[in-house]
Amino acid sequence: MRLNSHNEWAPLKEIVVGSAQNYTSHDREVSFNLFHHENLFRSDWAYPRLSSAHSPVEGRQWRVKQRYVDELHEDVEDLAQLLVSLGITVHRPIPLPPDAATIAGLSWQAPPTPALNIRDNTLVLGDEIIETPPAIRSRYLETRLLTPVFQHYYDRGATWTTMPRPLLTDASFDLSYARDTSTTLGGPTEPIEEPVTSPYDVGFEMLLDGAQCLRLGRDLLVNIATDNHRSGCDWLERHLQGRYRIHRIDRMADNHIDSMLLALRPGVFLARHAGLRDLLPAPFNTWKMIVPPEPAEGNFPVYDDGDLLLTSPYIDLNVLSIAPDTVLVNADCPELATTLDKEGFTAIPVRHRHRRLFGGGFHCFTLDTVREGDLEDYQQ
Ligand SMILES: NC(=[NH2+])NCCC[C@H](N)C(=O)O
Repeated sequence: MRLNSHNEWAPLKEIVVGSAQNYTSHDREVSFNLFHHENLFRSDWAYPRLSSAHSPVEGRQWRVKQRYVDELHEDVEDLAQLLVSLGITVHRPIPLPPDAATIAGLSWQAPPTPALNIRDNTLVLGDEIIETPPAIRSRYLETRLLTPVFQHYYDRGATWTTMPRPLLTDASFDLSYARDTSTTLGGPTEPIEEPVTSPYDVGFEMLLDGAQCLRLGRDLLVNIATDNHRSGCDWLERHLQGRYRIHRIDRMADNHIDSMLLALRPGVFLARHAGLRDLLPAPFNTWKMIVPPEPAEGNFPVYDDGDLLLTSPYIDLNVLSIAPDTVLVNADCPELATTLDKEGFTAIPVRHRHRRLFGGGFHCFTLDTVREGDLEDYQQ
């Protein structure tokens, strides 16, 4: 079918499910540490204690235990199978081979990450694929693993756009959010490294992830926490002029908003807390907000100090809607399923054990490419 996805809830026909294959380590350098700063350094949320004697670091590489790598892979493959069994066409990225060569920019080198959290670096708007500029060096070529999928839709008439590619030197990043302790949700934090100068410095660059945008038909809510995001959003606004209305949301999150706020159908959000309403523009600030109970500690595997946690305990809010009344929910988060059931949704429980270790839930590691319906205006 042709690429056609305008929102987060319409009946799902086709989707891309990310690949976890060979996601064996995290590359602990400045772009990674900065992106995940809130989670890594808010020490009352995060393992490992950074002073841990058990740190599994070899050079910059932070190895993930093989058992978790295998279990993640199993859960992602099961999700893909489940979607197929529901009659949905599932596309997959090229799996990262075990011996993938190091990638490089003009001032850096990094081991590549598999195309797992594919929501992050691509934005699908109607019949257009927009590859957004990667903010983490090891993820620089991640969307290339999606080339066959994008080519498939391009061949069927989709527009395929790539936002300007950043240089990603140390000086590319606006550090103000990470350094502003009032924005780090109150926990104790650690400083991030000083930028090292490079001949390729061009100042702050445009960086904006697809997962910072919530698609509500003609309206897009875009989370802005830094100057990098602001200029990425300027590009998007100019590119989409006359087609979409962009609403900038000031610091709802450090970057991605899909464990903060998701739209389940027109008029209904799933929200981390009711206070998010104050950040929303009219008329979306009058939509109903379903706020699930606080996540229970027992919902998560018990990790060691050596296991790096990349998400908050709110990650299970990151559900995937397959229809306006049907939502895939983490099987380990029964209170969320109960909340949704009570609100009249069908919550399908799906296993995903290590969502805190690999930075994403069901919404993050999928990219819906075909949903029913046309571009609608929910302001009318
Ligand atoms: N698209 C994504 N990768 N979203 C994940 C967001 C996770 C969020 N930073 C949290 O810690 O809860």
